[in-house]
Amino acid sequence: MSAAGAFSLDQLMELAGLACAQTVAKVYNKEKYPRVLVCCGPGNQGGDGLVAARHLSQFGYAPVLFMPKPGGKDIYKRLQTQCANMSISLLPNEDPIVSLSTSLQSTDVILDAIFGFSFKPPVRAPFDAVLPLIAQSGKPIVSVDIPSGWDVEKGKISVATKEVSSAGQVGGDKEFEGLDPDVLISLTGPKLGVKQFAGRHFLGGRFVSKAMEEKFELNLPEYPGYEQIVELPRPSSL
Ligand SMILES: NC(=O)C1=CN([C@@H]2O[C@H](COP(=O)(O)OP(=O)(O)OC[C@H]3O[C@@H](n4cnc5c(N)ncnc54)[C@H](O)[C@@H]3O)[C@@H](O)[C@H]2O)[C@H](O)CC1
Repeated sequence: MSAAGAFSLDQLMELAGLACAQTVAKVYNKEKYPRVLVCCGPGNQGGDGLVAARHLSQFGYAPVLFMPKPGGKDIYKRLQTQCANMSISLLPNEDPIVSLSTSLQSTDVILDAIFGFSFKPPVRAPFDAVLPLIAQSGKPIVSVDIPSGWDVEKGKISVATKEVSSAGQVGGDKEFEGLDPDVLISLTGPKLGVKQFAGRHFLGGRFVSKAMEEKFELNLPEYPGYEQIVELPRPSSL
């Protein structure tokens, strides 16, 4: 049994996505940063992004979804339908890189829900152009669980991607070391690969019971009051 115990995937994802939305709201207020581009990968992390988009919309933000390779699982499809029913905008996928480059210009903050702990290089298309385009946008980035393109255990690694112009024209090969987010929201517990992450770091996924925490020796910090997130100290102050 995992540290998350007997919760269903739907429940875990709901709590994870809520924690992601709360992290965005904690750091980037909706008056100054209303437009959140929620970039979703094809796995469960993409599902976290869909849940986060729904909560951000309820919080009064204007989320826009970017899903260049929507996941095939039933849960993913249900979450997509919920977002569509709430009229959350979705970028067109005919030419995802051009859509992304256009949207980035009018985005205030990016929620990176592309790859989580199951990411394995090499980066496949279209993400080999998506990741560098997001990185070079200069917009604030909040990453979920592990910055996209990082290895869950080794952290920053060099991966092969593509050159992309700001207009979305894809060129030759380029080495890339993953996204460099301003904020990270780790789920359940921080992964080995983010030990030295130097930005603002939050923990979310308040679904671990005391018994599970002790069994897996997780030593998690106390969540304040009724919040779904808790900010962690930066590595230099440890
Ligand atoms: N208990 C928890 O901590 C919870 C975490 N959650 C989130 O789920 C992810 C892990 O989900 P998983 O489905 O295992 O994997 P990913 O989302 O990381 O992505 C898998 C997906 O991506 C494709 N892929 C992998 N590598 C590449 C690549 N190099 N190029 C292109 N595509 C790639 C792969 O084919 C799959 O389709 C975790 O990090 C948390 O964010 C849950 O929400 C529940 C609770």
